[in-house]
Amino acid sequence: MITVEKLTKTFPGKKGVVHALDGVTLSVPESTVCGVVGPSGAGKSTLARCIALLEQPDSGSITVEGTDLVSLRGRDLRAARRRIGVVPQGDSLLRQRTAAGNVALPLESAGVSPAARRTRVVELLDLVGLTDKAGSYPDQLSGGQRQRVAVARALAARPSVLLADEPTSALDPETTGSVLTVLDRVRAELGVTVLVVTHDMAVVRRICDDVAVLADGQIVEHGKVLDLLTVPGSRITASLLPEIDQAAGLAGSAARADVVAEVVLVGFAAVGALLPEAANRFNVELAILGGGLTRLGDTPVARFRIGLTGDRAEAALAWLGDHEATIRRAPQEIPGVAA
Ligand SMILES: Nc1ncnc2c1ncn2[C@@H]1O[C@H](COP(=O)(O)OP(=O)(O)OP(=O)(O)O)[C@@H](O)[C@H]1O
Repeated sequence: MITVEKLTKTFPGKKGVVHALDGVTLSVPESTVCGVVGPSGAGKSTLARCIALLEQPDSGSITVEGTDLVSLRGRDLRAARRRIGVVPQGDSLLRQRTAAGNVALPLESAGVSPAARRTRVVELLDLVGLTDKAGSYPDQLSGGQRQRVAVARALAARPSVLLADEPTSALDPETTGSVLTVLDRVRAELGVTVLVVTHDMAVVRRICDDVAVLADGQIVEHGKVLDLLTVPGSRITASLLPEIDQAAGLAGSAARADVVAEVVLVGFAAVGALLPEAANRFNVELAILGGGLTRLGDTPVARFRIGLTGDRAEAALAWLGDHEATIRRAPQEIPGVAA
């Protein structure tokens, strides 16, 4: 569990003081993955660096597994650092060392015996699916493989918390998938609490239980990803759900429909059965005018624009709203566009 309370951090800037973190409060439950997203300069890396004890905050507290990190000094600080694994931004492996050699590095620094080191390195390379690359040098590995080695290295000292700063930037979607699979295993199999800083909503879609949106050093949105889907005005929902072409279906079937609305459905039951059931119950014609299906983690999620035609169209929409569908009325006309 990571708990951050009222964290502030300033830097001197050319135009005055930069408030990189301006009262950030956030908690990440044990064995979950939390994504930190937000525009460039929002303070994401500074937050990760403060939690990793690489940066000293100006004020506020950071608690990991019940220990307040901000007040630690000397040996206690070094011990606490070991309980926090860090996957830094960019290429961070030593070029002159093999994959196994890079993973072994923190174990050597901690004085672990050669035999115990070898056993641990084998375990870690197996965890990240790179047993066959133990003797390869970073230049002989793909970008995704290098990132997986960096994850294995970060886990060497069995940390309870892992911080990953942009672990998939500059990777193609397929390679991104292999890195995300590894991070998901780290949470599921080792029970590690993961905080991942990212620009990439695919990371949030694939592995995050929670997400926090930072802007100008403040958390402007935070919660479970699936819960935020139903929050009106959520900043991130639009980028997680299937797109709807705003002009699609406004002519033709939509123009004929008695009611046009956007529905968000979460979970197997909702996605599969709810719309046909509403149509049957209220004897209305239901047309899908746009949108589609996706997955957030293991959960199917849909966003559709629907058109309902029939005397009881309004009642059918109200029934959907009462049965786990989040409803937003769609305009039936866009100003300036003839129906
Ligand atoms: N060491 C530093 N010295 C001076 N200013 C800094 C320092 N580190 C960060 N900043 C400033 O603090 C603010 C937050 O930076 P930070 O790198 O945390 O943002 P970010 O959200 O991670 O951005 P990006 O997505 O571009 O990496 C920015 O205005 C940045 O210029």
